[in-house]
Amino acid sequence: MEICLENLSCILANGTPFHKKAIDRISINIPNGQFVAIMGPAGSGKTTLAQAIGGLIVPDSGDLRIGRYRINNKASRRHLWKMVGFLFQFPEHQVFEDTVFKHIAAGLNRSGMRPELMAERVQQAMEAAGLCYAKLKDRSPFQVSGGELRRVALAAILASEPSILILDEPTAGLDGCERDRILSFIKRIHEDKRITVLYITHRLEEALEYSDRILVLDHGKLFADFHPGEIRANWHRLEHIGFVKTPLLRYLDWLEKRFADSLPANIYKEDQLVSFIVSIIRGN
Ligand SMILES: Nc1ncnc2c1ncn2[C@@H]1O[C@H](COP(=O)(O)OP(=O)(O)OP(=O)(O)O)[C@@H](O)[C@H]1O
Repeated sequence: MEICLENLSCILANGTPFHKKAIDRISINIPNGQFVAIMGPAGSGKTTLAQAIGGLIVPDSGDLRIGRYRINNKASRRHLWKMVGFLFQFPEHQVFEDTVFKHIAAGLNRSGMRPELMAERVQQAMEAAGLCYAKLKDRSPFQVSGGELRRVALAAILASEPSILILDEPTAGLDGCERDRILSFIKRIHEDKRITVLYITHRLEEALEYSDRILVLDHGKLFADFHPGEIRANWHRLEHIGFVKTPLLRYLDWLEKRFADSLPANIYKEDQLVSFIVSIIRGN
């Protein structure tokens, strides 16, 4: 589903001494099915932008359209809540049901779905998130590992079949293996269902690996908007706001010094680098 922002601004704690213009006249158009990484320094407005798009806060000015709905009041935001799945930074803080099944089915239950259909939908969502239905459905959400609990939270969102998935640092605090696993599930779901994914992350390597587009915010403004393949061309600007090179980007710098003429400018993934090295070895 397409997301369109025009001069969108959000002021937090408006009317209090703590007011803050967290989003400052941002205009972007995100076509249906894009996987967008949202990056930027701490406090740059990433969560606020995601919450505005997810209908959790009301923008103060500008226009926000999701699909054919203009999201400017409570009634239109109700449509939004059905279309958007929002996974918060520590989703385990929002688990209140006593079994994994009940937690994942909670949203479906509220929508009045028939129990047989609901069980099928919960099973599908658990499998999509890499969870064994038979083994885990009757467990307490607090008797599964931290990584599994994140996947339970992801399954609960997938069960409602959203058209837009917003993920606010869903892998924070997880080890490398579990992070990769969750991101691979998200990528597969994105590809299978062609849903639009907005993925907030501080990890440049994840943004480069999984996204089709990187948006960078700074002080509430849109600072950069580029394809991951343009990361090296954008580097000077990004460095100014505290971006640090990944080991792969550092290695590409080293290669560039030696193979300046033949190193393609848009390499940004390990598999592309491997192909380049193989071509050098073969003398192509
Ligand atoms: N309830 C609030 N009232 C006033 N200011 C707020 C409130 N919540 C956040 N802010 C401020 O708004 C700005 C944007 O916050 P936001 O959480 O959107 O940033 P972020 O980029 O997601 O940060 P982080 O990477 O640290 O999660 C920050 O300066 C923050 O201090």
